Amino acid sequence: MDDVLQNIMDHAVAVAREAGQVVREALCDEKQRDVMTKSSTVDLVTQTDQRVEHLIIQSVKKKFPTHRFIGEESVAAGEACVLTDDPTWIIDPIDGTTNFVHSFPFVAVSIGFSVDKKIQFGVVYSCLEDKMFTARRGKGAFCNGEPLQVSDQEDVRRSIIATEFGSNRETETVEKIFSSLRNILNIPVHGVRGAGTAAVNMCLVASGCVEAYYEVGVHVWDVAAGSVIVEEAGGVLMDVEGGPVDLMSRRIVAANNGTVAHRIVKEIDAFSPTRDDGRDQ
Ligand SMILES: O=P(O)(O)O[C@H]1[C@H](O)[C@@H](O)[C@H](O)[C@@H](O)[C@@H]1O
Ligand SMILES: [Mg+2]
Ligand SMILES: [Mg+2]
Repeated sequence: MDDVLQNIMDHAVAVAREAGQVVREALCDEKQRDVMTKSSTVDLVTQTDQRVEHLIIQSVKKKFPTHRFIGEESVAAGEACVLTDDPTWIIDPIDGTTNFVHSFPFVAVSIGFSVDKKIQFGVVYSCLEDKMFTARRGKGAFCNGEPLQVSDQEDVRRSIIATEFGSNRETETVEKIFSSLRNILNIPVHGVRGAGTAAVNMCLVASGCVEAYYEVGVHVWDVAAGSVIVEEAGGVLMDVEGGPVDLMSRRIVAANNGTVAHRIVKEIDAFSPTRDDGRDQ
């Protein structure tokens, strides 16, 4: 299985690089950044998101015809979001579509691969920075081949925390997001940042630049690849109320260590969006 998995991962890296090239080229063509919307007027999608997801899935199907897929744009088009024990590719063709539309320079192709409902490897290609983040379970995390290690900071007051505002603008949700943000700023922490892509935020945790990232409202395709990259860089994952993380729950804390994670959890005003798999929270 070892060599088989490596072969699959090598394909994921190659196709992520190819997809990144398409995204870079599309940035120079306004038509390919024309905006359509999904769940809300600020949940954006472009033909490039759809084209890149199609490219990845077709390429994988040719080589691994029995594998299954959970892709952001396929789910938006009505496909089920179900994780089984079968080998499954979990794909976000453009993580940071809003950034892409505005040429804000953090845009990633994110690919996680799951077997037995466990993420086996993750590939995040931050394509405008040309940074290829990779991690295979038990084998470490890397950026362009260089090993990654989370920060060793234990004191949240000396930390940078990353988060995002998401695309839900219902008053109650916005209130909760700001309540968490206010609590965290008031700890006080050194700073709060957000790259505009969950996958890149998680890679920043893995790289040791920020101590923790949290968000409520993300989807499994935003965080599947990043989850194994964070863990393989020595970090921890948690639910926003401190329990074990569930990638379908749309709630995540990714941190350099348990001390920082638990401290952040205390300040998060948690809520429960509809799960990706439609099950009850
Ligand atoms: O929709 P994309 O750009 O794939 O993913 C983004 C989410 O939509 C947004 O809600 C979230 O805040 C952001 O972190 C994520 O990457
Ligand atoms: Mg995304
Ligand atoms: Mg996306």
